[in-house]
Amino acid sequence: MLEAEACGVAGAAVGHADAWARVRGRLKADLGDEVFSCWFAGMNVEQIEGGTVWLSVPSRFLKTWISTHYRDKLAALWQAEGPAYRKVEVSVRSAMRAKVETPARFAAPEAARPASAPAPRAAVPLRPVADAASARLFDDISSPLDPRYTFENFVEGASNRLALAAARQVADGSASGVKFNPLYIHSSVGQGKTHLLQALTHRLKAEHPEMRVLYLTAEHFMYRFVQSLQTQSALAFKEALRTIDLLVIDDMQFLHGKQIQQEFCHTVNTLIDGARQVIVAADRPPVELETMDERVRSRLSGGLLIEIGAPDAATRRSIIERRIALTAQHMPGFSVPDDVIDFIVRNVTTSGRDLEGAVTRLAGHNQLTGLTLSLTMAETTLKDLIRVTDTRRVKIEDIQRVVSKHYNVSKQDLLSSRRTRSIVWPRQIAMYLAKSLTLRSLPEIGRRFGGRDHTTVLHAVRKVEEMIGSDEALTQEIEVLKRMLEA
Ligand SMILES: Nc1ncnc2c1ncn2[C@@H]1O[C@H](COP(=O)(O)OP(=O)(O)OP(=O)(O)O)[C@@H](O)[C@H]1O
Repeated sequence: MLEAEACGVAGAAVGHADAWARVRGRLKADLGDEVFSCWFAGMNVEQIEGGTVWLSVPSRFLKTWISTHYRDKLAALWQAEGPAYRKVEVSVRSAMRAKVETPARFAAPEAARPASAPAPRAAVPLRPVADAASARLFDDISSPLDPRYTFENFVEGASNRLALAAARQVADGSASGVKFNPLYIHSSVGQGKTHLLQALTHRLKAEHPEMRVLYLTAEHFMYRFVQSLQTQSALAFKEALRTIDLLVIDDMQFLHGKQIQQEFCHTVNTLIDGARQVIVAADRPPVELETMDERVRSRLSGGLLIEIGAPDAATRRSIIERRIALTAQHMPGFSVPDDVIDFIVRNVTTSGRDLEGAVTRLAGHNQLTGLTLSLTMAETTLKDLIRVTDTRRVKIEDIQRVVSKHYNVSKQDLLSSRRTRSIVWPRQIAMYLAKSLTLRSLPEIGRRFGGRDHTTVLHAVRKVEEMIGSDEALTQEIEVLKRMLEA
C-alpha cells in the first residue's frame, strides 16, 4: 500500500494519499475482505496526472481481470473524491515503471519527464464491460495456439473418428449444453490430440467469442499456478479459473505436485458441477496416470473416454497428401512421386507426427540438394525415421503386461514399492525393455513404474545390461521377450 510518506512529496501528494486510503476503505467495505485482498492488496497508485489515476498491479493477469471487472467501480470511487480524479488506468507494475521514469509517484508534471521517455498511454475512457472482453481475458493466460491446428486440416480416419466427432460436438453444441463431462481423449504420441483440442478451441473462439474458453497444457497450468502463488494472486487465479465456460487441458500426464493436482481437482469439480465443459488429453487412460492423485483419476474416469489409435493406411495416405499440399504452399512446385508416397504409407506407420516428419525431411532434402525425389533417396533419407518408428511401436503398458505374464507377477506388483527379489528382478527387466524398445526418457519410465526416480531406472538398465553380457540364458530370455513385444 502506498502511504503519503512513502511518496516523499508533500501537499498535493498527501491529499492524493488520503483519497487513495478512502477509496481502498470503501472497496474493502463494499467487496468484503476476501475479495479485496484477492484483487486489490497488491495495487499501488503510481501517478495522478491530468485527471487520470494511474494504478499498478503485479501481474498482467491481475491487470486484465481488474480492468474488465472493476474498472467502473474504481472510477466511480475515485470520482467521488473530487474533480481531480476523472479516469483510472491500470498497468502492470514493471511496465508502468518503464513507462514513467520518475519515482515520485504523485508528482510527475509533463515537463519533468525526460524527452526519451514515452508519454503514458492515453487513458481509456470508462466503459461497460462487454462479454467478449471478459472472454478475451483468458487469452492472456492461455497456452499458445497453432493456427494450423484446425478441423479443416485434420484428417478423419477410422482410428480418430470418435474423438473427432466428440470434439466437433463440443465445438458446435457447447452453446446448447454439456453432453459428456469430462471428455477425455488419450493416445500414444503424435496421434493428433493437441491438434483436435486446439481445433475446437479455435472454432469456439471464432464462433462464440462471448464464451470463456481456456486452453492450457498441464505444464502451463502448473506454471500459472506457481506464478500466481509468487505474485500473491493465487486466490484470484483460482477464482478466475472457476468462472470459465470451457477448460481444455493438454498433456495431462505432466501435471505433477500434490497441491497443484488438488487445485486442478477443485477446479474440475466446480466446473463440472456448474455444468461447464472440461476436456482433457493425455498419453494414457486415467487409471494409468500413476502419479496422479486418486481423486483426480476417478473424476477423470467418470466422463467419456476416447482413445485415438494408430492411423490405418488410408488415413496415413491422406495425412501425407495434406502435408504435401501444405508444404507446396510455401515451396511452389513441390511434389512427391506416387511410389515414394506408397513407401511412406507402408513404412511410417505409427503417427501423424512421423508422417509429417517424413514429408518435411523430403522437402528439406529436395530444397537443399535440388535433386528430384526418388524411392532410393527416400529410403536413405527416412532410414532413421523408419527405425525410430519401429522402436516407438512398443508401448510401456505392453511391456508391463508381457513381463508380468512371463514372470507370473501382477502389474500392481511391478508398479508397487515391494522389494522382494521375485518382483524386483522382473521390474528391472521391464524397465530395461522400456528403455531399449521405446523412446521414453528415464524420468518418464520412472513415472510409469509407480512414480520412481530416474536414477532407479538407470540402475535397473545398467544392471540388466551387465547381466546380459555374462549370462547366456538371460540374453536369450530377453530376446524372446523382445520378439514377443515387437511381433
Ligand atoms: N489425423 C490427423 N490429421 C492431420 N494431422 C494430424 C493428424 N494426426 C496427427 N496430425 C499431425 O501430427 C502432428 C502431431 O500431432 P499432435 O501434436 O496433435 O499429437 P498429440 O497426440 O498431441 O501428441 P503428443 O502426445 O506428443 O502431444 C501435428 O502436426 C498434427 O497436425
